[in-house]
Amino acid sequence: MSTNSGFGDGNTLPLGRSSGTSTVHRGELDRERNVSVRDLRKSFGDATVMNGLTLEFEDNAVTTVLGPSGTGKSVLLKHIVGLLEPDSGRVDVFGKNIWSMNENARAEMRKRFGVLFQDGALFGSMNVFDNVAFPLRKHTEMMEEDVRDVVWNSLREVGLEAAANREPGALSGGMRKRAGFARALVMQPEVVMFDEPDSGLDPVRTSLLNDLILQVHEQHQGTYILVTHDIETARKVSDYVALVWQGTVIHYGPTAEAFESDDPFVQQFLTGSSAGPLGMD
Ligand SMILES: Nc1ncnc2c1ncn2[C@@H]1O[C@H](COP(=O)(O)OP(=O)(O)OP(=O)(O)O)[C@@H](O)[C@H]1O
Repeated sequence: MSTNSGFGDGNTLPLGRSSGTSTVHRGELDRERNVSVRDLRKSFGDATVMNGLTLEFEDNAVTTVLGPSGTGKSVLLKHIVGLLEPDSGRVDVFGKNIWSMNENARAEMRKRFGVLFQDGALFGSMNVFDNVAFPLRKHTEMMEEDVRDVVWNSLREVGLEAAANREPGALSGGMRKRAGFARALVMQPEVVMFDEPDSGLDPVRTSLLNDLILQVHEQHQGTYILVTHDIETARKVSDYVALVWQGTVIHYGPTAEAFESDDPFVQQFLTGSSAGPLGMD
């Protein structure tokens, strides 16, 4: 089992989705990252969910968190955004331990995050335009004219201009996710987290959403953290793959390396095989 939740031993690392063409140098990796999780432990009653999880997310890269159901992926995201407090260990965001801040500082920190929940988490009573405008109207002093410019840009980016006046109930699942993505982007977040963006989408819409994620990341950069069960999504959009099992990271590294790994855990998970060390528990 490989347990490299940091980086390999070489001086340079391949970067860039499965093609891996460019490199980052060791010196650049030693600085404080936007999101780092160290020895995170969390139990709910008798059930240990985070069991010493350590993971330093690479800035300006897309990292996919994969792992069997119930293994703690969503719990990890909730810790990163400060919705859950660790029993022990720490979550540092933008260089600060988020549980050494007061609630106001945590709320400020969250403004630098964009979070895309499974269903887009849109307000049912507001049309798409107002949903996307909501964070700007709530969290900034921006003039309404400027809000409108930002929202139209964001809707254009996700291809939803024509649906601006529709309410979420009148959208398809894929459109709801794109609307949620547009709303996650309007505050120009430095960290964007996606909890199963592909859930409930057919393969074509999943693929289109993946293209959109890549396109937007290419343009805006940022630390993207994506939880998914879809191996093809991981292969297509990620620079790095983290494989979580039983509350720890059992593999972390560049995407191509994960898909070429001969580690039996990694292989079994990435091929979806029933034969191998991973069982039902
Ligand atoms: N607030 C909570 N109280 C009690 N148990 C919880 C709570 N949140 C999560 N859990 C438990 O923690 C475990 C991990 O849940 P989590 O949702 O993180 O799994 P996951 O890896 O995201 O699963 P899936 O891939 O199926 O979505 C589950 O057993 C879940 O029941």
